[in-house]
Amino acid sequence: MAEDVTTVEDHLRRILDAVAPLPDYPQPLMESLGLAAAEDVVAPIRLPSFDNSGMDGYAVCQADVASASAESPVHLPVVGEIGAGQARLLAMSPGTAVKIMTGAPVPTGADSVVPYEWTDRGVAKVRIDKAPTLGQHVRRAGEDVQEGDVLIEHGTVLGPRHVGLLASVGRATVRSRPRPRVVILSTGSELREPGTPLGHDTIYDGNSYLLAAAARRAGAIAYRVGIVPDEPRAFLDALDDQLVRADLVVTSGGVSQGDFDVVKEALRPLDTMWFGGVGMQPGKPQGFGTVGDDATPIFTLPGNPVSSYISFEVFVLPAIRTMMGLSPVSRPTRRARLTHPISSPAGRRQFVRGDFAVDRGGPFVTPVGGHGSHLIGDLASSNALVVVPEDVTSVPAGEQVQVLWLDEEF
Ligand SMILES: Nc1nc2c(c(=O)[nH]1)N[C@H]1C(S)=C(S)[C@@H](COP(=O)(O)OP(=O)(O)OC[C@H]3O[C@@H](n4cnc5c(N)ncnc54)[C@H](O)[C@@H]3O)O[C@H]1N2
Ligand code: MOO
Repeated sequence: MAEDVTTVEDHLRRILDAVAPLPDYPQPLMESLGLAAAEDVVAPIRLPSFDNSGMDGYAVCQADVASASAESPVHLPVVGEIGAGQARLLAMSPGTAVKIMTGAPVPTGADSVVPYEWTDRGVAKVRIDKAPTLGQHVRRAGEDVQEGDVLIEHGTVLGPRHVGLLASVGRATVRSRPRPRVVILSTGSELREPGTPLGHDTIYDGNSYLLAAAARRAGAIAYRVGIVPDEPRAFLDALDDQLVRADLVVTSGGVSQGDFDVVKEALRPLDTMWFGGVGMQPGKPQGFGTVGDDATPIFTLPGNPVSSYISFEVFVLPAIRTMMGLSPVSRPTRRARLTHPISSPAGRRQFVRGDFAVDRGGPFVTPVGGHGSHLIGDLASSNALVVVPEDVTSVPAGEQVQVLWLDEEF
């Protein structure tokens, strides 16, 4: 049977048609960091919530001290003391002063605060050497946030400052889409767990770590199942065990033309699965579909490490971001000047490993290593992928190219 070959765009469309944002629910604030808000957050209270002092000093009526100077100080009786969180004294009369600490409510009757530094710090009575302007060092109720203000718009990705603001207005939770739970399985009887001995024909399972780390970096919760041997029954059992905790499954290996291509063999009978070639390099052999009672999306990525990583970037990352309600779903491309020429196969979009940087001439990118999809060392030395379109077979040095800058937050 001839292999179904498709374009990167069509394959991505197939994927995005099959994944939907996860339902939102109220999340505890610390869980919401990095998630998209799924509500317009309206301030339930104003901030500051009451007039309060911006300095440790004395609350006064400004008219009483307006003439104060070092040469001609003003003396006032001190009639009380207000600490932050312990305001028993609520009002004062003109002609008096009240000791007040930073953050404590300014009593009715006072309109300004004299910092300690402008006084003799007196206890029963205070000498004031300098006058505040009217309202000075009083932080007005509502001057920062008014009740009813829209503080955070639907879709905003919540960062530390948003979390701080939500807590400050008394919100303990915020509606947001949860992190998708991504289960990662790597297949291959040649694979061994890092930290265990290697035989003459075995290799370490780098991919499940690579993909789990990429999934976590994308914002997902990654469950790295690790190694499954090249036996369809063992693979299907492992998959079945994992579906209960999966919003998305990613496998690596076993999808090309080999005699032991376990993933393809096990899943091809399902009419919810597609297997075929995608016009890209690395990453040609691909599979995607849904499995289990909940129609859980599954990506069956090729086993070569660079192929699986680039497939993650191009296909899995947009699915995770869709589920999280983040946009854009795909990493934005940047333009950069190519420092060395590159060649590329006709009819396949090539992703060339590169080093992206910016100098006075603007952004530039230098190809790193060879084209081989087993070159994990070169992959780790690069921070970008140069995207060479399907119809381009060579790009000279100095040309502007499209680049995926892999370390960029977006
Ligand atoms: N006759 C053909 N052979 C191959 C074709 C083809 O079109 N015709 N395509 C090649 C391309 S392109 C790729 S990519 C690979 C994809 O193969 P599989 O997805 O079936 O992956 P495997 O055969 O299981 O492994 C490929 C390669 O990667 C190593 N590997 C696998 N898993 C891991 C892991 N978890 N950590 C590290 N390395 C891993 C594995 O040992 C193999 O060297 O097929 C080509 N062949
Ligand atoms: O497509 Mo394979 O992923 O070139 O090495």
